[in-house]
Amino acid sequence: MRITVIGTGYLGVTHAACLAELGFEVMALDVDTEKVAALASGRVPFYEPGLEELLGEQLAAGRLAFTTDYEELAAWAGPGAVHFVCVGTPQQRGEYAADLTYIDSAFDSLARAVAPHGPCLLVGKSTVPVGTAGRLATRIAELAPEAELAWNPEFLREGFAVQDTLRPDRLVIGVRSEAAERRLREVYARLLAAEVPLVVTDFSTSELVKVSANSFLAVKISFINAMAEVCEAAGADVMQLAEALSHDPRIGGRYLVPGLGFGGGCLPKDIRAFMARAGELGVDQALAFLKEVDAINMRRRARTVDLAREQCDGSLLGKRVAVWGAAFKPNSDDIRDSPALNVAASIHLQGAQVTVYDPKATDNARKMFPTLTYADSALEAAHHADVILHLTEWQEFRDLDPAVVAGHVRDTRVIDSRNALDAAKWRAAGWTYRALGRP
Ligand SMILES: NC(=O)c1ccc[n+]([C@@H]2O[C@H](COP(=O)([O-])OP(=O)(O)OC[C@H]3O[C@@H](n4cnc5c(N)ncnc54)[C@H](O)[C@@H]3O)[C@@H](O)[C@H]2O)c1
Ligand SMILES: O=c1ccn([C@@H]2O[C@H](COP(=O)(O)OP(=O)(O)O[C@H]3O[C@H](CO)[C@@H](O)[C@H](O)[C@H]3O)[C@@H](O)[C@H]2O)c(=O)[nH]1
Repeated sequence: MRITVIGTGYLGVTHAACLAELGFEVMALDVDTEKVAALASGRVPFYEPGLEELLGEQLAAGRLAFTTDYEELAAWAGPGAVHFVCVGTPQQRGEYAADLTYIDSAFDSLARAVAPHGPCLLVGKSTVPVGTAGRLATRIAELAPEAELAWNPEFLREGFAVQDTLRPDRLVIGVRSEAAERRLREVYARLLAAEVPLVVTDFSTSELVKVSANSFLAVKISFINAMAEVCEAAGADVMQLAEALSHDPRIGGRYLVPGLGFGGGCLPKDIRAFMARAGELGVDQALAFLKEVDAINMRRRARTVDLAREQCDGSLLGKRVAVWGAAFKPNSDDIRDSPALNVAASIHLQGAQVTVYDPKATDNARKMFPTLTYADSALEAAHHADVILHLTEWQEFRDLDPAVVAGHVRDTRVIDSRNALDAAKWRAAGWTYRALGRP
């Protein structure tokens, strides 16, 4: 069986390389010619641990190829192929709803290209509003009557993309026929043999599983950040509170780390698109709580800016601020809706000179926020700083010796918005250590 993957972003490249690793012949396509050229030469144009090595192995084994041409891809794949669509579904500019232009265009191009090549299975992996698959199935039936659609949402986390793809918590497939289910069982045979749970359902449920999973994760993070707000007001310690909660197996400790909150290309836009879709379905009240989840999350960014101002004696004007971290989370260079850069930009707007350092995301950050200053190391960013903001919890920052850092700054003040530095160690080295939700 030949497999193709449409869209070679964070999700698509990982999916293509992992399917090749599972033994399939795979061809991946993107409309971005530079991205395709980089991938074909063995370079992943973003940072994802282990992915470039896997890509190199699969290219060398001859199991993986890249193209920008839908006709070439469809002819190569032939009848009986499985085509996965992994293109972006970002938030619409100025709206909560998802922008479906890329997914509509990708399915249109794919359906037209596969139509002359006999029966095949088209599989959506992108995160979409409930109802999208049903709408696309009608369109595909017009353009490529022998092609069938299935939906197979993806749950990988950036930073763990390869391991999450090869050893997922579960597989979810939305299908309309036993033939489509059988085909996807063949694709995932090795994972199923390893007892990965499989949920076989309809289109709508499969679409909803994805957005409800991300909503639940967002709820957990905002819950603990709401507790952090209360802890700040009451003089309590949210880290100890979270630890105590985590011992209750009904609650658990994962996604309960308080701090600057969630960002990235998924959680923020997915809960907003979910609210927009619920509105269209006439059940906006059911998801009204997600608005509060979003608001709690955004208040953590504002609180960090306020704390920085407080630490700078009430005004950021003319102050030198070191920002450690630009990616939305460690082990990634993704800066989509990055809380760290959001805070850095706000502080810059209040008149501070902001110097940002991130181990992997500096190039991306520089393109998006060219007016900020960028450093090549954490210590260079800290040079003559009035305050250091720790905004993305890379291991590199935890490993720094606060006594050494103290030799570079103007004032020994640090704000640990990720609650990830060793507070006792920094205080022992003479620093004024402040964190969100802790005394
Ligand atoms: N990033 C993740 O960790 C992750 C995890 C699970 C699900 N998802 C979902 O997967 C989808 C893709 O996310 P991503 O992070 O990989 O996005 P991305 O922006 O990194 O990649 C999307 C790719 O699609 C390409 N593309 C756009 N239109 C196209 C077309 N018509 N034909 C071919 N290629 C086209 C773009 O050039 C880009 O390379 C989204 O719906 C997202 O919500 C992402
Ligand atoms: O306790 C926590 C856990 C996470 N975060 C933040 O939450 C965001 C999201 O983190 P994570 O879930 O690890 O990253 P993503 O790669 O965005 O993955 C999420 O979004 C993907 C795209 O939909 C899904 O596939 C994944 O299952 C889902 O975890 C990041 O900004 C983290 O800093 C916290 O603030 N506290």
